[in-house]
Amino acid sequence: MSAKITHFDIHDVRFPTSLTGDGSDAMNAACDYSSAYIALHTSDPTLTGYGMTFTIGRGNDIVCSAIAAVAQQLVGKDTEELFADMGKTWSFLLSDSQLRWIGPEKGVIHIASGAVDNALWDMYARSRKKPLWKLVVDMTPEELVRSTAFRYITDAITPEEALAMLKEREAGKKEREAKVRELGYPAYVTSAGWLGYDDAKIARLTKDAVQQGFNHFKMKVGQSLEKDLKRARIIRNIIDNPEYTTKKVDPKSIAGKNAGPTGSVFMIDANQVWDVQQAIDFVTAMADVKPWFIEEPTAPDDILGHAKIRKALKPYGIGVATGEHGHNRILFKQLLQAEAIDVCQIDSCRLAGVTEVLSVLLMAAKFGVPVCPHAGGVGLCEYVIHLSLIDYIAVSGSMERNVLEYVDHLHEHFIYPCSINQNGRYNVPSNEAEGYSIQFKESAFAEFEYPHGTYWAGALAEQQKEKANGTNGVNGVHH
Ligand SMILES: C[C@H](O)[C@@H](O)[C@@H](O)[C@H](O)C(=O)O
Ligand SMILES: [Mg+2]
Repeated sequence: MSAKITHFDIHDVRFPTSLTGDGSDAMNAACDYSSAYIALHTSDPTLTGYGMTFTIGRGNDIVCSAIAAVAQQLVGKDTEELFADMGKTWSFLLSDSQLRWIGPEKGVIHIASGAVDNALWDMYARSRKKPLWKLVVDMTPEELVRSTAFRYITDAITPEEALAMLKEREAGKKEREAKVRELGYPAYVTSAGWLGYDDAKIARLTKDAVQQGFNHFKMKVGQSLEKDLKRARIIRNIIDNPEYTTKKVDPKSIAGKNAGPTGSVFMIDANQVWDVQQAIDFVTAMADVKPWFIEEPTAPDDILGHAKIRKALKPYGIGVATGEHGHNRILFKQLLQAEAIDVCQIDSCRLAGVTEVLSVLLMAAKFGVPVCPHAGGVGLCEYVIHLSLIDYIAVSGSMERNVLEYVDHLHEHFIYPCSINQNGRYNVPSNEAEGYSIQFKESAFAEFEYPHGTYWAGALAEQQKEKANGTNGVNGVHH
């Protein structure tokens, strides 16, 4: 019997990562990794859907209000009717004209729609007792196409073309699923190279990451060329040293062409700090540390700017990656059409959920650009392994050119945390881990819900005391 959506709970959960510099970059010096989170309940007490979107602190409450506005539309709806056509469900969610006006399809309202769409997908997968990735790869090509948002992208890919592409991939799905279960999905590590870490910490974490089996390493840049070069050399000296490095990257891969003597690959990320020419000059000056790509060199909406940077860096063998602030499928369409990127970095909850992610996966596969999802945040690693598995098994059919971002933060707060195998690759979420892996443990709310969780209640009381004593700002509470 089908259930009806009855009500929802929303949680504003913030982790004080700014205190340790976790997640810091040239644009975002002090971020508190945060989750605007929803639990969608149904008339069936055993069926709930969980979803979230990511922010970096203040403003999480605003996103939570927007999530409530979007989710309200689902109350009273029949779950099986929603699941039967997830593309149509997505259009319905995004079509309230008054809410649409405050986008359209961008900013707070869009990421809120992402949290709600993801919660529905989570519920759908749970209702079928499958992990999300398995639900989607087991779909027929027709079902997958029906689950995708095609509005505004049919000049780049039509549903008919998508269907033909997916049908071509059908035959190899079983084999690819078995292969990735055995090997794991390729990963890269960012959390050794946050900008706020000192050189000694960067060196220590890079050595640890090498030991864990990683062979792709990303470092934050964009503050000072001198400091960035110094750090890049610290990292390169470790990852290029055969004493530390045992794992080799496939030399046939795109990244492999930029690999150092031990086969390790190095990437840099500027988080949008430069103008176009500045980006070209800065990255050219870093050419001898051989980055595979520069990520977010400039404003995320500047499609032609990215294309210009890409053209200028090509002779140096350096590519361009972007997407974590890619606010909708139309922006990705244009980045692909303008040949502006080498690597497509979708974000699981800046795009409006799985439905819109499928649109970008299909376009990227058609344009032959590898998808390496963004995961620097809380919950993002939990989400994106599902998306990369869908990409590999059902859509692009390839994982040889891909690496999925990994950051080693806050996984302990999830009921089904992601994990990395001894070869530095993501494990495939098991069949017991139903849904989209984003459900928090109750303890996360008890401690980190803002502002009444035990951590924040204590920190805010402390801040009040300091204010009264005239000693402000020592405890790192930015709220
Ligand atoms: C503020 C965040 O940690 C970002 O620095 C992070 O998402 C980053 O851009 C990344 O690529 O992981
Ligand atoms: Mg980034």
